[in-house]
Amino acid sequence: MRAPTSEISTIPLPETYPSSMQAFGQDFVRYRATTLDQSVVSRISDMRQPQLTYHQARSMQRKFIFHAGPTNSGKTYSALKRFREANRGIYCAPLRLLALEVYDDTNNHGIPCDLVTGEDRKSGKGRPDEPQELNDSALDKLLRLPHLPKGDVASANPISLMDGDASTAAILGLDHASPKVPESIGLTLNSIFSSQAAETSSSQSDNDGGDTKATSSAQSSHVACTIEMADVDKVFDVAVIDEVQLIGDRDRGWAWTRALLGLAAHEIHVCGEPRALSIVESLLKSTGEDVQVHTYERLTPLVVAPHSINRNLANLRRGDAIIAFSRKELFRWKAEIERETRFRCAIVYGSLPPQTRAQQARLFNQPDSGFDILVATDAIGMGLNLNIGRIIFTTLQKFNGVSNVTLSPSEVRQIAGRAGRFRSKFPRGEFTTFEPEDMGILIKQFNGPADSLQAGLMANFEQLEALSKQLPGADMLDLFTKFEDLARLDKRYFMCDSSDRKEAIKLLAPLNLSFKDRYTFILAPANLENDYMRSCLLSFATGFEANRPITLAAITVPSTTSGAPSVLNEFEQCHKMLDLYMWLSYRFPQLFPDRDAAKQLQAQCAERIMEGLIEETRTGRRPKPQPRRRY
Ligand SMILES: Nc1ncnc2c1ncn2[C@@H]1O[C@H](COP(=O)(O)OP(=O)(O)OP(=O)(O)O)[C@@H](O)[C@H]1O
Repeated sequence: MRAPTSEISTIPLPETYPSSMQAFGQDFVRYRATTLDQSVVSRISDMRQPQLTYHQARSMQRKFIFHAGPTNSGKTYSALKRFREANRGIYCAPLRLLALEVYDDTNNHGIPCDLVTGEDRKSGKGRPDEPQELNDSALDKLLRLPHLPKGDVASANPISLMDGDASTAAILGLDHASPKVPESIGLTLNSIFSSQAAETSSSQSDNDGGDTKATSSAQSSHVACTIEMADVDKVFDVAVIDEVQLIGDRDRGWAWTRALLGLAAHEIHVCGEPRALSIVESLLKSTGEDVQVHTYERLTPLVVAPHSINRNLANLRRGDAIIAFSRKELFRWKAEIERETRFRCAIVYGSLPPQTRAQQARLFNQPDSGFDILVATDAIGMGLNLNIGRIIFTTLQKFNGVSNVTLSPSEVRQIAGRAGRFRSKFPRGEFTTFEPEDMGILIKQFNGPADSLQAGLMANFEQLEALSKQLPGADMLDLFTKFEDLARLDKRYFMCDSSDRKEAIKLLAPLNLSFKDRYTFILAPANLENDYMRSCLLSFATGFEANRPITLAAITVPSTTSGAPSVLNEFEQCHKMLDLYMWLSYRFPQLFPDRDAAKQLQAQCAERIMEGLIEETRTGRRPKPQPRRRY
């Protein structure tokens, strides 16, 4: 251990230290560390052997079965059969919707199965007080409603009196500019907080340090969870890791790496695209475990159509799915198709609540619903059972956050593969483009080579906390940045993008939170590119800092239905705010006590959205035709 001194300008480092460690020596002066120990820092940031973190898994010899095949080839079906046969099983899903589907299906087989996602926990036996989601019979009732007269829906709807984000904030009593300004319409953030300080301080919360440990209070033999929530401390007989190619996902890849290396199950079934096999085998070499490979062929044929749609909506037919990559484009396509053809459109996009996506899928699948065309983003690529006969790409370009890029071969195959589901009314799937000139690119990408994969990693709480002890003056942003600079990885791994977390750190910087609580808040699910969600996260954290319970008693969801996209957007945002609330309620139950109310409000939001989407079609609100924009 070295004594600090402000006179030191560079710290002599052993020659074997990597250059990043040399740079770290310079920072020593800046932080005036008192306890810096280079060898400790070097150890903390050594990510070359992440498998050593998982003691429970390392004490076992696990058996791996990799189910490799294209979409719709029965990989998950086979893995789930073993999951259900096991005495104790865990299914790790890429999406909440898939976790929910397996939860329902397993319980329907008479096997008690819990659901564990970041925002929700359900016991296998079901809870009588659970809010009812819009089910099939409610859906039927909605479809049977008489044709409503056209009207000025916007003016009838209290929340659409204001623009976009601002009006949502108003319904929810949240103020954008400052979470502490309560004035505008009576419902304010301060009225959401109860006036009494909480009896229990935040340090007594059940915060799991923002770690991903599944803390299900329920105790069924089986659990269906989202991959981030996989419990690596508990021993299972069978585990299933679905869509393992997402191990290479820029943001979430770390969760698949963690599950693969850390799940303590005697038998682990890994389902995914064949391109993930080599990285899986390579990671398991480091644990000394072998992989059996089962390869699958598609259960139904998938073929490229001989022609494009030739820009002519008259060429559409029942069971077509139109693919575009923005919400705005989807609504434009829906309006245009409903105006120019006899078809009505179901719609699926990422910001719809999961249950609404599932309901829209049911609407489309139901033969007599009248909703015979689906307009969708690539959100249909996973987690929905859809009776699609033909996929039509309106564009092969997608915005990646920086610029428009051509869809990768894997993306094209994942989306195209949704056509012709096994045992659906379309025993053969087809795919094509809207524009004739896109056909060549489509075929090229569909047949293109798969990109190789690396496995994602992320700095965990323990590593950052240990680093903070070495750098006492550093704030959390410094720690994240420093950790990434110093991290040593081998070529199989990459560090996942932490820009969202860094953005959250900056947003919450003025608040006085403990290290652990701050870390938890920065992991909370909030898209900070959205001003409203920024405001919500800041508001919740501000209430938390003041140790005042944040209740939802003052919030009401308007009953007026509108299919106007801007109004739907407000309900969607409201739903997301409640997701954030639920997520926090599982980590800080004393200060976010209204979990049941949040569930009820979410169910109401989802219902309004579903009604609005159907209303949109029924009332024939038809925006003026606009020139088609290509992305
Ligand atoms: N042997 C089978 N008997 C009955 N249904 C099956 C069988 N195999 C698969 N299916 C059904 O076929 C559909 C596709 O199967 P599954 O979801 O397992 O495919 P997958 O290869 O995992 O595809 P994806 O990667 O797209 O999820 C599902 O609806 C599944 O229930």
